[in-house]
Amino acid sequence: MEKVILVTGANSGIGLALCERLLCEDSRLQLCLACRNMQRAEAARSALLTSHPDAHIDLLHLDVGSVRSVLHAAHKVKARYNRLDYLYLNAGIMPNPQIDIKAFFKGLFSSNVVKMFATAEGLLTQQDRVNKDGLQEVFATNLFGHFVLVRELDSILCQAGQTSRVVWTSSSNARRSAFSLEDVQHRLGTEPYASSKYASDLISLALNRHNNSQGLYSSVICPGLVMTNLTYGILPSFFWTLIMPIMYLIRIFTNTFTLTPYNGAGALHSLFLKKPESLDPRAKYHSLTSGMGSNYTQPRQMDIDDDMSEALYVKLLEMEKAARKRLKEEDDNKQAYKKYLNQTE
Ligand SMILES: NC(=O)C1=CN([C@@H]2O[C@H](COP(=O)(O)OP(=O)(O)OC[C@H]3O[C@@H](n4cnc5c(N)ncnc54)[C@H](OP(=O)(O)O)[C@@H]3O)[C@@H](O)[C@H]2O)C=CC1
Ligand SMILES: CC(C)CCC[C@@H](C)[C@H]1CC[C@H]2C3=C(CC[C@]12C)[C@@]1(C)CCC(=O)C[C@@H]1CC3
Repeated sequence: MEKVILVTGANSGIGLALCERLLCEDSRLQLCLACRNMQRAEAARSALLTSHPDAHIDLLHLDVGSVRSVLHAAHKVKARYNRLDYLYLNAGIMPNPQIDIKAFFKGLFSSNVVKMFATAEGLLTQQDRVNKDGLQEVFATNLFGHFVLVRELDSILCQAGQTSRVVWTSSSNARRSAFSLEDVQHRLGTEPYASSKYASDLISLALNRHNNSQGLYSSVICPGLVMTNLTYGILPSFFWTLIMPIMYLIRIFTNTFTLTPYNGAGALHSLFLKKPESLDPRAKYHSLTSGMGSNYTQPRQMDIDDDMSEALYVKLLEMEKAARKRLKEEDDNKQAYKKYLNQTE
């Protein structure tokens, strides 16, 4: 049977470019585009089918920021497929980003300028909000929903005699100092994005510790700076177009300016080709692009440790348990109310 691959946030940007690259690699793959907006998902499927008319592409409704939707989607996946070879955890948000202009100009004339362009450290803040599950939206979308999805799919990910892969789209913006075990959702800070991406680095390490023996391998990638809907939310698209020559110039000094979704998906694609046993669980695989435009992948060690990753893993398990309990209570209440209405009719 052909490999089954599920990609979250597959209807645009890096996720869509990954699907295109995977189909170029092997057009017989069974691709499942897991998206919250079915109209955009249909458009993505049509675009992929234009270049790969015989491709097997399914759509799945998944709002990764809602625990109920994650559980429902996982149920559907298990009913549809009896195996899952690759699970790309790519959906992500950066709501209401703000650039600190003063810090930008200060950084421009400092020795840290290359690092600033590569990681955006000290430049970006976001305004988060609480979602329907009572969780911080950035944490829920970028990390927790994906964590629950992996856990819920473990019966088709961890099968005897076969290996499966989970790949997180993290970021160079992930930073230890933006994350705290006492505030894993980043309720109190102004860098929920950096915190959520650092948390994904930690969780990937924990998943390897807990699941390698069952044949499940987790990896983390960074796509570099890519022009997508996410970056068009930071600065308007006309501004990016205006400064594009400067961006190509900066690329000579920092190979992290991958710029196109195709180049950004390079590391995701290269992990597809690598044997799981050859992967380094402590490395982040970076999509890079040289000044001359050649696209390559390079592993770089992450600033993570086992104790912290285990502590976060335990916290997420507790939060998952609480979320499941809350949903069950909601369902029970609904059932009881329906019964009451039936009796009073
Ligand atoms: N662009 C960049 O420079 C970088 C991006 N990244 C990461 O790459 C990943 C892909 O982002 P990118 O392609 O740039 O941006 P896009 O905005 O183009 O893609 C994000 C995708 O995630 C989906 N998504 C967002 N929220 C949810 C949700 N609740 N449920 C399901 N899907 C959701 C979006 O769907 P919809 O269309 O419905 O919004 C979209 O398909 C993200 O994780 C991002 O953090 C990391 C480093 C740099
Ligand atoms: C004159 C221009 C080149 C000025 C651009 C400055 C900033 C807008 C960008 C410099 C570094 C960028 C960056 C990101 C967003 C845009 C910058 C802050 C990301 C945070 C986007 C999302 C990520 O996950 C990582 C990126 C790191 C670099």
